[in-house]
Amino acid sequence: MKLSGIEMRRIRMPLVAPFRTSFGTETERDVLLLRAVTDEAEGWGECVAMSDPLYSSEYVEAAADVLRRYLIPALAAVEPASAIDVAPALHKFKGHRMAKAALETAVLDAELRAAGRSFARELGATADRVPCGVSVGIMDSIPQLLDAVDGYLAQGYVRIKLKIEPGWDVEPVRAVRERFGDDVLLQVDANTAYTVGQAPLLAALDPFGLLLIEQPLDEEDVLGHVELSRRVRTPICLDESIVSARAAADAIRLGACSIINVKPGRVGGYLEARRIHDVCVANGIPVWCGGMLETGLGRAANVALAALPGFTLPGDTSASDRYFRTDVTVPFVLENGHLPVPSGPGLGVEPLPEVLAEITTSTEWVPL
Ligand SMILES: CC(=O)N[C@@H](Cc1ccc2ccccc2c1)C(=O)O
Ligand SMILES: [Mg+2]
Repeated sequence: MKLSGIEMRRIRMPLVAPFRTSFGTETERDVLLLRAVTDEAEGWGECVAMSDPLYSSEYVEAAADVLRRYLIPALAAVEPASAIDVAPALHKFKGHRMAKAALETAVLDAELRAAGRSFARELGATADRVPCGVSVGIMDSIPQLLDAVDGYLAQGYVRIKLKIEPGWDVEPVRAVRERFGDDVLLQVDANTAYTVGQAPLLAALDPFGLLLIEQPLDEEDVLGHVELSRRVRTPICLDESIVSARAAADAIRLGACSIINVKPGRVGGYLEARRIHDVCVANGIPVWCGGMLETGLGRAANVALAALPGFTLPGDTSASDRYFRTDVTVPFVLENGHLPVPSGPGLGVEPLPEVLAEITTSTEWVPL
């Protein structure tokens, strides 16, 4: 397969409602899409970086710059015959895992479309549909939160995740339990908002039978999570801390977490995400597929990943309309709480030309 260049395209997609977390409030996505053009097929990759470096150090303008200045030119040097050649070619550049993930995904999509193989088959999926959870933001009031949760349960979501922060944690969890009962699968995500000194605040969540508490402490405070797991009964799940299979193995070995949220963009791509899955399965650690408010392109790949056998907990692989009124692909629609795994070549989906044209804010061709 000969790669002739990468089109970098920025699209703007308004969110159906503001999405508030402990690190800020989002009202729209400014997404960087990559289109890999080869002599055999084209492939798409979606960079999950936010507009600002609030979830991690990456942000979309930096991703575009590092791709243009370093990552795409590095591929010119190696003439990647396959997606497995991409990460080694980019290894010398530190970090920028979301940018690297988008590039590897675009090359992998082109390679798989040319071969007529799906992401699901390539990654080792064993299911043709996946159960879906939903991530619910911090709200202005408890009644507003309960209305949102009511709506998502009515749509069929099989698991509810509540964003929390100090001052919005026990009360919303108690309210959801009181209104919807003990059988609803319920978990929380702090996005690093607590300190290990606030362990009592988090231990106050123990009576509510949560599946997990996600990333309560700073992403670099791995030993803090070890200490926290001794003071809180609810299982600890890591997200921002797990940037590679090595980080996953270390966190498991140290006892910093008993569940891991796998996000391909955070770890440098779907091939590394599969390695994390394999490490976790080998250690008896359940994984689930996290979300970064992806368009249907990233969503398609995430659903394929979520169909691997170690993904035993519902992920944040929500339907398109959780975030967007109009998705850039044919929308993913929840069916009995599940999303179907795309079975076509590569991602199995592609941008709808008229939607893509309407939401594009810039395009840039970077030849190899
Ligand atoms: C679904 C979910 O909760 N995702 C992230 C947080 C998050 C929140 C808001 C975002 C806005 C733009 C891009 C990525 C974002 C990621 C998480 O699990 O921690
Ligand atoms: Mg998270």
